[in-house]
Order: sequence, then C-alpha cells, then structure tokens
Amino acid sequence: AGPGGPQEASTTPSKGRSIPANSSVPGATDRARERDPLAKDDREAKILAVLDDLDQHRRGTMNVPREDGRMLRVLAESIGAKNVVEIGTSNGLSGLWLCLALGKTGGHLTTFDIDPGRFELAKANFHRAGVDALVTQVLGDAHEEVLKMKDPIDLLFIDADKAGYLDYLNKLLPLVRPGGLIVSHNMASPPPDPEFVKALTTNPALESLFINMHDQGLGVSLKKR
Ligand SMILES: C[S@@+](CC[C@H](N)C(=O)[O-])C[C@H]1O[C@@H](n2cnc3c(N)ncnc32)[C@H](O)[C@@H]1O
Repeated sequence: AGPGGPQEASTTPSKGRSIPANSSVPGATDRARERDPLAKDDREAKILAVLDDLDQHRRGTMNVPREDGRMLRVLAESIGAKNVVEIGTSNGLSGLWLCLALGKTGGHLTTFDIDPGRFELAKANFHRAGVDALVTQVLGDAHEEVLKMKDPIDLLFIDADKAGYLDYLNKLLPLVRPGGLIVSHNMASPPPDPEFVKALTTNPALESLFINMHDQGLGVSLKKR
C-alpha cells in the first residue's frame, strides 16, 4: 500500500460529448470504476461508513487504494474464503474490505502488524465497523509470528515490509490451499523485489497476473489445483 489518493479523471471528447476517460482501459469510463460500492444490508453499510471515514483521513497509514480494497473483497468472496491471512494491518482499512466478504462467507481474518500504534487504531476501527468477531489481530514481527500458522489458507494478502515479501511467500505458500490465492500489494510502486516477482512468475504451481498497475499494482496468484 502507499499514499493512495484520488485518481485524476481526464476528459476526452467522444461522439460530441465529454465523458470521463480511463487512462489504462481503452474504452472504459471512470464512471463505472469510481462508483461507490452499494451496501446490500445494514452490516455492509456499517463497514462501508467506516471505510468512507478512513478514506477521508488517510495520514501515514499507507492504505491500499480503494480499487484494490474492492478487488480484495471480490476475490475473497468469490472463492468463498474462510481463512484469510493479511500481513500488514495498518489501521485496518484493507482488513475491512476483506471483512465485507468474510461477513458473507462465514470466514475469518488473521492480520499481523508490528506497530503497536497502528495495531490499536485497527482494533478501534474493527470495533466501530462491528467486525471484531471476524478478526484476530496479531502484534509482532510477522516473519516470526506466521511460523505459528497451521491451518490451510484460502487467501493470503501480503502488504508489509517490501523486502520481506519473499520470506512471507516461502513460509506461507505451503499453507495456501490448492485453488487459494496470494494477493501481493505494490507490484508496480514502490518497485517490488525482483526475486519475489520471479518466485511468483516462475513457479509452475502458480498462475500470476498483475492488475491495477497504473496505480500501486496488485499481484493475484492462483495456487493451481
Ligand atoms: C502498507 S502498510 C499496510 C496497509 C494495510 N494493508 C491497508 O491497506 O490498510 C504496511 C504495514 O506493515 C507493517 N509491517 C512492517 N513490517 C512488518 C513486520 N515485519 N511484521 C508485521 N508487520 C509489519 C507496518 O507496521 C505497516 O502498518
């Protein structure tokens, strides 16, 4: 994750009228991708209200851009994720996107952070979003703490110290279930560790692609069945 912030919407004339243009997807419009998620029920509305608030007060929390958060939710919900592991909680913003899915899948998030201040911020945010019961927070160095994980993982989201991604992958890939996903943040910016990219793209057990590369970049890797 990184500083984030709203994207500039450029305007290009088309058939005599102006429409917002998406710079990276020819023919697409920003209108669709920037439309706010719609709450299906009260539980979603409560989480989305906290996400809106956090989006307006991003300061030093290095959160994923909104589009990446939405993608995390879509991925987690579509694979019916029960066990989601996140490396890098910060103030809980990406965790809340995941909780939108976990509220539907009956799943659980275990999220790691080394920073006590951000750990407490996340705790407060999970509480006010009403998702405490869906989340286990672990305070400590994730390089050590993940070694205690034993259960199969449906979705692993890596968004902590960039030089540590390969170590997290090496330690947790054996736990990711066949058909599970590894989602890696900052695959475009800041530049990722080439060894980590190599590990994602040269392992025949993985199908990896990289999306939202116009922004900070999100790696999505399927552990093949
Ligand atoms: C980019 S932020 C995470 C942003 C969060 N995923 C979001 O989008 O809301 C990275 C976080 O990783 C944490 N971190 C850095 N090194 C760590 C480590 N060795 N173990 C656990 N957490 C670590 C930092 O304290 C920071 O809060």
